[in-house]
Amino acid sequence: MGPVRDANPTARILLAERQRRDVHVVVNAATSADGKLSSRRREQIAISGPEDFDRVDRIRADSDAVMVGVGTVLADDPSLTLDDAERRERRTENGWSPNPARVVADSRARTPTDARVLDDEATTYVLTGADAPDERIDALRAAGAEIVPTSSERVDLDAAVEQLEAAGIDRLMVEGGGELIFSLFSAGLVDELSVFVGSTIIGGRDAPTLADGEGFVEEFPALALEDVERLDDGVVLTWSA
Ligand SMILES: NC(=O)C1=CN([C@@H]2O[C@H](COP(=O)(O)OP(=O)(O)OC[C@H]3O[C@@H](n4cnc5c(N)ncnc54)[C@H](OP(=O)(O)O)[C@@H]3O)[C@@H](O)[C@H]2O)C=CC1
Ligand SMILES: Nc1nc(O)c(N)c(N[C@@H]2O[C@H](COP(=O)(O)O)[C@@H](O)[C@H]2O)n1
Repeated sequence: MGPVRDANPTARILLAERQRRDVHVVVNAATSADGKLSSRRREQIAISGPEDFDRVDRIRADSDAVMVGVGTVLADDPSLTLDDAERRERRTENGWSPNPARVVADSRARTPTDARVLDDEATTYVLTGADAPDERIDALRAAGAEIVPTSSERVDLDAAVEQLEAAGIDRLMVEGGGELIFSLFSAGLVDELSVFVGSTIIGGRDAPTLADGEGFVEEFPALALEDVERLDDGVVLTWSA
């Protein structure tokens, strides 16, 4: 624990809370040099180059599940599966599923039933809130989703992570977007953050950033810088939280 975090009582409380849970949460994303995840159009932008996408694939391969918010599903329609066939084979040899499971934080069950995260490549958990319409939940179940209900209006991430842990998920990778990442920090659930910072400027006050949500105003989660690595035309920064 670094000196800044030692001096921060909030961080100590968050650490103490986190020690009660065994799920290791790794957040990984790519930002432009000015901290944006995408443009104001919220379309998928390849900020990472081939080396970084390979690093992302490696983290996915080492994870039990890969999580995004429904905003990312609606914007990007990601598959969240492994690109590298050898990594899938290695997982199978180890007795794991070929791809990690997928997790979508989706309070109102808005994930489209034809979304790629609901294909047959992996188990998909959809975390829902108290107001998710029954017909949407039924439709997602029919499309193959495992529903993880929580009792607050927006997904209660702490309760959801506990249920994921009960389902055997010990290493959870989170890819974004900014709304979900902020909430995870707010809930004290993040153990590790790695960010590929690419050499481009996206700009735009309405473009998503690494951590959006309401933002912190007084007590800011403190991180400890663990590693700095040049990759593609950018840099990967890794912190423990
Ligand atoms: N460059 C990169 O590495 C990445 C870029 N992106 C980009 O980010 C953008 C999408 O990000 P963003 O719009 O922030 O969407 P998110 O993927 O963060 O999803 C946000 C939505 O998740 C739902 N949600 C459910 N529970 C919670 C919770 N407890 N806290 C927060 N959100 C919750 C909310 O919808 P509801 O209330 O309906 O549940 C919310 O609107 C896209 O442009 C995408 O391309 C995304 C990932 C990585
Ligand atoms: N690490 C990273 N670098 C970028 O440049 C990105 N645009 C993203 N986006 C994330 O990757 C998901 C796409 O996944 P699939 O290739 O479809 O499996 C996308 O939804 C974002 O979460 N990430």
